[in-house]
Amino acid sequence: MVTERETVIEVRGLVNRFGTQTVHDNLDLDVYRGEIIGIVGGSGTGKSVLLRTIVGLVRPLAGEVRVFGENLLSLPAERRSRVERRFGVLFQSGALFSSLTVAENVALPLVEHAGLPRMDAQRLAGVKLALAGLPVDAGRKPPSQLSGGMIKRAALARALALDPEILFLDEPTAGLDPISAAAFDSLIVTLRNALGLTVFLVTHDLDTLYSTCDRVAVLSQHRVLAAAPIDEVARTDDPWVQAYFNGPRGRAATLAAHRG
Ligand SMILES: Nc1ncnc2c1ncn2[C@@H]1O[C@H](COP(=O)(O)OP(=O)(O)OP(=O)(O)O)[C@@H](O)[C@H]1O
Repeated sequence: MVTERETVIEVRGLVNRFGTQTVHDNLDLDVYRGEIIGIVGGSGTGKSVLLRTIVGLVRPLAGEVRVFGENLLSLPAERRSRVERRFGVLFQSGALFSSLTVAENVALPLVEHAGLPRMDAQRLAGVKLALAGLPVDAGRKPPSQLSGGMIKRAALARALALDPEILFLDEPTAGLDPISAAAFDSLIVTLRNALGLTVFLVTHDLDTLYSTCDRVAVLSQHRVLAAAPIDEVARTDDPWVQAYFNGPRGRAATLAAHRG
């Protein structure tokens, strides 16, 4: 039996330019409900710009982006905000407010977007922090007192605050030691399996790709060169893909994945 895959993100003919620099040129991509898709490509190929365009932070020069069938940039504010509540974003820096405690950071979207009373939002924030694997006392601290790995988890808790259907992660394991990175990877898979999330994951981390992703999309020459399961993508006849997947690090990650 062939089951239809539901497309939750549809990118068609995307063009992004900054001054004379072309970042995307006629880029197409589909993301399916429930999958973890890894976005890879050399530095500066436009992975973060693609993420930011999909979530409506960058207005493209041309092309169309639909999330849950809706073009965010053409929606009136109230309808746009309803769609925005259906996804959560973890930015590269974590982007937590330093003047708030970790729990207050997580509670903020619950107060501002879901309209919860502050006490209820704080209580729910504790649940989200636990879901992201943080101890109870972490919620009472300011972000400056957390380790890099804990900041990522706190930012993840905030991205999960409104029970999103899609989770956008921009290099979530960058700067983490290998053990913390592996723990974060397995948390993402557990959350996807438990909550049925769709995960759009920008990463350079080969171990993350092998251990979490159902499909990998390679950005090269301003578009998506290939989007397929990792073993298939690794066979693509392209110099960057070959250097990345079949260089020493790529081979080590493949071996580790096939051993595990
Ligand atoms: N707001 C902006 N104004 C001008 N140029 C920008 C802007 N945002 C991104 N760029 C440029 O667009 C290109 C793509 O940036 P992007 O951050 O998407 O790359 P990336 O693939 O995520 O890179 P990395 O892997 O190094 O994080 C870069 O050359 C960057 O300098």
